[in-house]
Amino acid sequence: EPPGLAPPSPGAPPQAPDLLYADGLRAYAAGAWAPAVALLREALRSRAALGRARLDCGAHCAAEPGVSLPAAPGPDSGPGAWEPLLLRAALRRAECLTQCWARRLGPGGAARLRVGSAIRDAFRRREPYNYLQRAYYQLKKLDLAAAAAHTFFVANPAHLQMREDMAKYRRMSGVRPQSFRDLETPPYWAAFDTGLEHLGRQEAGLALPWLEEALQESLAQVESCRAGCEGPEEQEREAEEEEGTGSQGGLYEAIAGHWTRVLQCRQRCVGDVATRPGRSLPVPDFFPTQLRRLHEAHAQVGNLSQATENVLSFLLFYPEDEAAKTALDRYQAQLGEPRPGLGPREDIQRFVLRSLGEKRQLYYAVEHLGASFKDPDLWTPAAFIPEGLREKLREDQEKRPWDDEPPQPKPLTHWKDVLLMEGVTLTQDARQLNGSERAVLDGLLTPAECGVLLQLAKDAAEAGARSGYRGRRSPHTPHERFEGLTVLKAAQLARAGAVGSQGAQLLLEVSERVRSLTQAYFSPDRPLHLSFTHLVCRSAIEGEQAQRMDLSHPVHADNCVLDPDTGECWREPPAYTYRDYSGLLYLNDDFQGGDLFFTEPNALTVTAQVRPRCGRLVAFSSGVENPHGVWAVTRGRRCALALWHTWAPEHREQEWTEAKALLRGPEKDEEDVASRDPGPEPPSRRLPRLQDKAGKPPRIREEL
Ligand SMILES: O=C(O)CCC(=O)C(=O)O
Ligand SMILES: [Fe+3]
Repeated sequence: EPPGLAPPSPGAPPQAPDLLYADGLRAYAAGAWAPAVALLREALRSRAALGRARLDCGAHCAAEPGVSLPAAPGPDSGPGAWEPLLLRAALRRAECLTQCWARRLGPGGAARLRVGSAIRDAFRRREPYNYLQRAYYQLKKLDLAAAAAHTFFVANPAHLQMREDMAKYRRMSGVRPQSFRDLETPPYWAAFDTGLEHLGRQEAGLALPWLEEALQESLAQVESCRAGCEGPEEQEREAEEEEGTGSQGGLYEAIAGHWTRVLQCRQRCVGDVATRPGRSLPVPDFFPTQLRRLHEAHAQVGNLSQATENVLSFLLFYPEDEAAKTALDRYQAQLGEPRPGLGPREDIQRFVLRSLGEKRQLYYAVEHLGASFKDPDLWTPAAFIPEGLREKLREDQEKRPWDDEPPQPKPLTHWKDVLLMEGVTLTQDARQLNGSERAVLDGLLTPAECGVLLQLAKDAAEAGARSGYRGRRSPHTPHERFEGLTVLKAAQLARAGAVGSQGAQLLLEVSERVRSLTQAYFSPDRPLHLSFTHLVCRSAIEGEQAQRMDLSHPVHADNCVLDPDTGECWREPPAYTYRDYSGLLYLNDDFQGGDLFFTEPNALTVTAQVRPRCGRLVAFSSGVENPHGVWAVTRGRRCALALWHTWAPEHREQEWTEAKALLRGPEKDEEDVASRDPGPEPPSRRLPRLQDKAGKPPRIREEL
């Protein structure tokens, strides 16, 4: 390890984040993984330290006596007397800030540590974590690699490469579910979600501490975002955006322009704080909503004075809200004698008054100075908005898309972790599917994994054809061909070299993935075992599709014999009575027809329908509550992994264990998965163009 690359001693003022980042990327590009990790981590640490220093110094200098405006004008009172007072105060504040920065970050702190906008965006997108995960991976620190990968993925859920990498990490033996943790998301989101989950389960008492924490922490986050608005970078950025406007004026025009930009930036903070990582839109009315939940929860557990404080705080945002006014009356009536000390929360009162003051100035600048302002709030009183703007703003707000509230609370707490870990989403629950135990989950497979399994099915079918076994007609319809492949057959074919072993291996892994999800979702307290796993493709036979009336798979239940006339289902042979849950994991959608559908037990009335696609799992209990069938496949080939799970260990699929043993072979052991696996791909080695905004290329640090 080159000597200069050791992380600086603790307590030493941090180096500029962008220099550290540039050095980190250079080390990364050279394959020097350990220095790359040290530098990238230091870059993250330095950026955080910078934010904290800005927050602390801002607060410190605002509070410093004598720095704020002296109360009374001096002897030179008269027209314009405020001018020297204002400017003197500004000078004093600037001095205080410079000194504070120097104390915290060394001489010239603020200037030395300014961060260019390209790098700021890279940090916002969590890019350092993409490099970190790969470097950790190379160092065989799989737990940290998975955490870095997860952290990046949370903010970039559409990043395909990382999706595939995540799938690889999940398969590695050194990675545990707990490894997938988010190192960046501020904890108020978790508190907020936990609070909502408790509310969803009618547990107001348990929800309260979480909701309170979420509110306080998200308010604190607003403060630290606002502190960033006074930095040099913010001005630089705003000036870039509004190039040419406003910068030509004299002293007061310049001050006004600068001040307007600070206010615009501060007002944007609420939207930033209300936006979940990886989402582009904020949760609407984030703060009023939290207050509403708080007052309702307090009222439910009988904390009437706190309910009153919170509803009064809500009313600061929406003074005319009928429901809130009614609730207030109710709380006051229940409280009995009037409580003089009872008012809105202080934190909210300060927040609202300050925001209104800023809006007033901004709208003034809009009307009279040609400034622009996109009000992020829905609650701004109409009286604050210049007449000419009101109509337009109302229209915009009606059209404005919002991030929806987080999905309804899941029935299980650890279910959320499973989802997060797998990058899987719950697309439809039982209610949306008009049933009791049904779910559609997406994202179980990456496109590449679907490709591998489709190839496996194809290779297996061709191997079958070579040995004289033509894809036979479907047992369910004369208009389709039907090929099935079990895990054991796949392993044997792989062993014989007829199909790739990667596909056979993946088949096993994926079936386990489905099993663990199904168990977590439907049967968290009782283990489920795979009882049968089958890769099935159904292909339309060309020229036999006109006016087809039949189904690809007639309506049936998976563990009983359905009698549509009576709606009864006999749980006896020849039905596979030990099947408890069914899963269908789809691999493709490039065919016609072939949707899965659920019916009433009369086998006629369709209650829900699901279009197959790569990585989509339909999971449901196997009994009479879930009669289902498949519409005719009229063109192309439809492939799916069908799996059945059982509670009965004696019906556990023996073939699965045999296939696993066959594939592992005698020579390979679990430990070297990481070295055999091709591993996550590195993020592009192309260095970001650091010099773009800074004006000159990053210098190589002399001390190296
Ligand atoms: O492939 C499908 O979508 C359903 C198949 C099915 O229900 C079965 O094999 O029991
Ligand atoms: Fe079925």
